[in-house]
Amino acid sequence: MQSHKETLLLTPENMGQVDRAAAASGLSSYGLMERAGQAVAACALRRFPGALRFVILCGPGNNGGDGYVVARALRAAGTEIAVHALGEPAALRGDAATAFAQFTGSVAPLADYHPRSGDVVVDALFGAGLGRNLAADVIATIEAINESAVPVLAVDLPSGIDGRTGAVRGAAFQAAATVTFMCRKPGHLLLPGRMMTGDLEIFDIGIPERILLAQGGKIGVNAPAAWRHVLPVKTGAGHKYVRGHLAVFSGPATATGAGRLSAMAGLRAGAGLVTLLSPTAALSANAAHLTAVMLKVVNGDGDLSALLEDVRLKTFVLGPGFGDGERARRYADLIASGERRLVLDADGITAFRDDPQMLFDLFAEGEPRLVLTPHDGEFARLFPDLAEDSTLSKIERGQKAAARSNGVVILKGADTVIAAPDGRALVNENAPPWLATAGSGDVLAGLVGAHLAQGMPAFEAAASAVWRHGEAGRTAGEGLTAETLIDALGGVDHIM
Ligand SMILES: NC(=O)C1=CN([C@@H]2O[C@H](COP(=O)(O)OP(=O)(O)OC[C@H]3O[C@@H](n4cnc5c(N)ncnc54)[C@H](O)[C@@H]3O)[C@@H](O)[C@H]2O)[C@@H](O)CC1
Ligand SMILES: Nc1ncnc2c1ncn2[C@@H]1O[C@H](COP(=O)(O)OP(=O)(O)O)[C@@H](O)[C@H]1O
Ligand SMILES: [K+]
Repeated sequence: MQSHKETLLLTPENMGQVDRAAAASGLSSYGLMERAGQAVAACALRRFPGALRFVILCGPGNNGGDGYVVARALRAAGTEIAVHALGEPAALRGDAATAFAQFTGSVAPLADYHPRSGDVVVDALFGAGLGRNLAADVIATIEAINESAVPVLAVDLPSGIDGRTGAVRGAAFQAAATVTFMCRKPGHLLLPGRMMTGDLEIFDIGIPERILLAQGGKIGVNAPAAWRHVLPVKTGAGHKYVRGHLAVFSGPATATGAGRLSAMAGLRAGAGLVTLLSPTAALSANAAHLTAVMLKVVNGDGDLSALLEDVRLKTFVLGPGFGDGERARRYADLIASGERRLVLDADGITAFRDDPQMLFDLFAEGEPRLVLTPHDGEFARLFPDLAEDSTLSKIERGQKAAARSNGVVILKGADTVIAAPDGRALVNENAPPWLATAGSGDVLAGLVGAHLAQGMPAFEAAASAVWRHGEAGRTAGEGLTAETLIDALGGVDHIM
């Protein structure tokens, strides 16, 4: 799926396979380590020209090996350095042992390091190989450095961050910057790892892209390259039905705002027609606020069934402000028949909390036609076992949920994951923090609906909607409301 190393994400396991494939193709693995260490040293000199001393902390594996290369390079550059090691350097093996042998300077134990003003720490304790929680003495050292004002430059990943999940294994460095190699790892994007990484630099140490792409799985960063090829083509010949008809269910008279936000976002995002399906009691409230969005009365199953006789009506958003769980289940059931597609959000998700399998059975057949947009709380209602399993990364949670539901899952948050039943998953990175505002999720649901209505496949529709939501959030700026977010949607089209 990912065709560029810039957007590819490699897990530590993938990275191990890359290593072996690179070695099998004749590349010198020590050569890779040498380039990695030299790149980190160059970064240290460039970023910290005022450092009085570079303190390189070296671990027991190849991340430590990179550290010895950094130490040698920084000393050769004429800076003052100190090296502290975790474990006995004599126990190093392979390339790390070679790097240590080339270093020839003195090495003190890790516990002897006490941060002092003017130091810059180069963190080469653990990278991709961190496999369990850190020991108490290492945690104490990391915490002492974090509490000091000494900046940290991390090699590959801030030590303590799990590269697969982004979780903190006991403690982790708060890095000012991190230099990683070839491509990013899930731990750089998933929270809390993203917050600990600082500025991320990706350095090409010379592993051919074909090896990365061959070993890379199905996960990547959400960027236009992943879905641009299926964006609706804007042609002068198009008419409104070509651009699709989106139907959004309104809530009851006391909760009409959410549905309207979805509907207006849908229209702004390019659906040719948008109809709000409203109970009679909510009609006047809705009518007072809508112009271009059409209104239709749907009071119950009979009205909806009659409406579904129009075969052009293929795409629905159900859930924002909807309230009535029993009714939501029946409407989802009616919509599921035929080739229709459904964005199920908010109350629509909660409606199935007692029997999620009932929902999954409705959409079990064929290409994914269901898009679920849960935040963490809603996710736990449909997938309690996955939500509780702390060994899973957010990516893996999304992948398993998508496979189980035969739907596309948008697991929301600052690090939104979009996952498909076939295992593809993207991590979003463009959402500004001020996107977390009332109604922002309703706007997203409408956006997904609009992209579906225009004929995009469900996964690409979802991923492009999440990206566009983030870009619009940036454009609207701090202090945005759901309304200004909708206004900003049109302004990001040209960069998609
Ligand atoms: N993949 C590649 O192609 C390259 C990798 N390089 C470096 O190699 C690193 C990966 O090296 P390794 O696989 O040796 O892994 P690490 O150096 O991250 O750590 C592995 C070692 O730590 C031990 N360990 C794991 N968790 C521990 C814990 N909580 N407490 C104590 N010990 C623990 C392991 O048993 C193992 O000995 C990368 O992060 C990167 O820095 C670079 O040399 C460049 C090339
Ligand atoms: N810290 C954050 N940074 C960026 N985006 C966020 C953050 N927290 C939430 N979001 C995004 O804001 C939106 C909130 O949606 P949701 O939780 O459904 O709220 P609401 O129901 O109020 O609309 C989602 O798209 C989510 O991914
Ligand atoms: K590290």
